[in-house]
Amino acid sequence: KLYNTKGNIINISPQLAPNSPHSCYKLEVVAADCNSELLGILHFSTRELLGNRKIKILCCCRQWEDAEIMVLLQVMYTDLDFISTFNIELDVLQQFLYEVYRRYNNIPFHNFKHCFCVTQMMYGLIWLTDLRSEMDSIDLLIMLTSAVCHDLDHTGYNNAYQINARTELALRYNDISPLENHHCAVAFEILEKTESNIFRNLSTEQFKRIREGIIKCILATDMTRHTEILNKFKAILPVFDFSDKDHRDVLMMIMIKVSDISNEARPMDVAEPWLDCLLQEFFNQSDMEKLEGLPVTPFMDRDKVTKPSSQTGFIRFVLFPLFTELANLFPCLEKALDYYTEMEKALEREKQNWTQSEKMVKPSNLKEPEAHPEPGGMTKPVNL
Ligand SMILES: Nc1nc2c(ncn2[C@@H]2O[C@@H]3COP(=O)(O)O[C@H]3[C@H]2O)c(=O)[nH]1
Ligand SMILES: [Zn+2]
Repeated sequence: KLYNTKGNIINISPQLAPNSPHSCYKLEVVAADCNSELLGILHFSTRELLGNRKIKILCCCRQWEDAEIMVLLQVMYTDLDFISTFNIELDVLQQFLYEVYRRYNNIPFHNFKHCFCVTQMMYGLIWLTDLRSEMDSIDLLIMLTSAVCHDLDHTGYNNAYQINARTELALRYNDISPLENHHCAVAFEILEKTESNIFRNLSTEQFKRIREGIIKCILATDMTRHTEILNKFKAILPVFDFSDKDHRDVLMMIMIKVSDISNEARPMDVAEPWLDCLLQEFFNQSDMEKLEGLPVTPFMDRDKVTKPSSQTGFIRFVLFPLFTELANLFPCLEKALDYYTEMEKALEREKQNWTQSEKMVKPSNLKEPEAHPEPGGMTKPVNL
């Protein structure tokens, strides 16, 4: 149930059918109580409301209260039939989501709203690719729950920092994906408690399979494994077989990776504030690295990175190739791919404009910013 700011209940019936790469689902408002306040909260446009009354929830979750986000996450579990299929009690699901919410930190980027965005993208992709006809409910439950839990208790400092600063996490996990191991361990800590264990009515065998799947998915979000996982996917693509567990496992890893880095697939007015948050977190880290005399992560250095330099390389070398491969498996994603292609062209134009204006204002002895996150945190010159 959703409430408007006056405390009135708004009945919303979920409707499936994502219809673009950046709208995950539509909701139909069935209550008469749609006043302008509600429109404000939900970001509805009046035209959409007065039209066929099918409302597209925009991907911007910044206006949403955390409690509303928890309701939306709950709707996703209901909508994918997990509640009935796995006999999940609503209060347990709510408790689970609340614990998840509590274990995300109040940091610029890797916070609860990021968790929601990634989960929303996963949910949207599941419908968009009609994955329900190819994979069983357990796999889908693994994918959605992994998205929900994938950055639990992120501190805002990446693995390179953890390792260089010899943090407790790096020590505990011997420098092997310290953060992702931690996110996953926190997830299972939450699931250890009966009152928040959404899998408590499953058999031991089912739980085992889910645990294995979630661990695989969350560990796959470590970007130092990007090339390894992408190459695995490319290798099996020509013979991809949904009945082969190994193939499904790789696809699940690709799906969570795509969801994790898909902010740029959202409308510009949504994507850009997210980039600001990411850069803020990056800059905080590099400031700390400088302060502590640790190696400074180049793509996080406020003296080297600009918004365009950060995004052009990331989209071209990381996001685009990943999405292209996924679209090879799901031709229905081609439309979305066109969207990225257009974005690439726009970026190229933007970069040219930017370089020209830089030339006009920049003294010639200043070097071009060259840093951007590469898989594994390496940097590569942007060659446009
Ligand atoms: N430059 C850039 N990096 C991103 C973007 N989205 C995600 N990333 C990076 O990809 C990483 C995925 O894993 P993390 O969440 O640990 O940290 C994320 C960022 O470092 C983006 O839009 N731009
Ligand atoms: Zn993430």
